[in-house]
Amino acid sequence: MTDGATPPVVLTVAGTDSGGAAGIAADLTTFSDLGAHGASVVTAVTAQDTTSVRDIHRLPVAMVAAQIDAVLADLPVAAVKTGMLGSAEAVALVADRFSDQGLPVVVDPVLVATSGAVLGDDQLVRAYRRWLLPVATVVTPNLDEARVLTEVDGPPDVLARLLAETGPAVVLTGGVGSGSCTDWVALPGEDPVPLTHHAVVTGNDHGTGCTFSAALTVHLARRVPLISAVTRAATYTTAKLRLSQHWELGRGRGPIAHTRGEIA
Ligand SMILES: Nc1ncnc2c1ncn2[C@@H]1O[C@H](COP(=O)(O)OP(=O)(O)O)[C@@H](O)[C@H]1O
Ligand SMILES: Cc1ncc(COP(=O)(O)OP(=O)(O)O)c(N)n1
Repeated sequence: MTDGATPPVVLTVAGTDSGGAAGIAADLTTFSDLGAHGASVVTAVTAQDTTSVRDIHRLPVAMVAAQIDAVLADLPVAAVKTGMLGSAEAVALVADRFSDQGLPVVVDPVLVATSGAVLGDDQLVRAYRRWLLPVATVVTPNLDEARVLTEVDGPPDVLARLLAETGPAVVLTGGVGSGSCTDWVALPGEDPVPLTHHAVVTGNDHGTGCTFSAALTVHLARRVPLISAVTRAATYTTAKLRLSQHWELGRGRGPIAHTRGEIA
């Protein structure tokens, strides 16, 4: 982007994390870092830190709808990502609002936090399957989320293929092995492709999935092809993990960096 040029508008529909690691905090800082203007629709407020989610307040669905409608009526949204939606009603609403906008829709199906807190129940999972996955451009589950969504306890490539059969492209994230991570990318009707990058050894990984899917959304907003967008998002996420690798913040799994540093 040249100085002074109007940035693309990227929208997140997600929850807040009072500890500043995941959710809206991760999304907006990532959008900003990558040169996009971030718009945000809050679905839920969480009382959360690096150790646990203490409480969740879900906003009324009418308020979620009002925020989406305000943004869409005024701003030229180039892509949208969803994070914690919090209820089946919110999932159905988001699917309805974005099914015919002609935008890239990135769905991070947030069901569980790093701390182990459950952020979505069975009804919500059914709503993802029924309403949101069919209208998503890309869905970015980790292995646990993919198992819940497919109800299959298989290897990541098999789950990525199964999910892609429901309509969207799939990026199944985060198989951390010895020294490397493998994300599986699957397109409907095609063989899944593994994308491998270096792993950062750190306990500071709270907000990693949100950061990755936010970066992916910015690249898709700029119409970068999927595989290249995934690779760039993983490179960005890895650089942020490296930046916070040795931080000492909180008593649990610390935040991935949302500060600016030397990014490779
Ligand atoms: N320790 C790590 N080092 C480098 N990359 C990582 C590490 N952990 C996760 N990633 C990458 O971060 C992105 C998000 O993955 P993941 O951690 O699975 O998300 P989630 O937080 O939803 O579980 C993926 O590209 C994944 O490969
Ligand atoms: C409000 C809120 N949204 C999402 C998450 C989950 O964050 P994510 O980055 O997908 O996963 P973790 O890195 O936290 O596992 C959250 N905790 N809170």
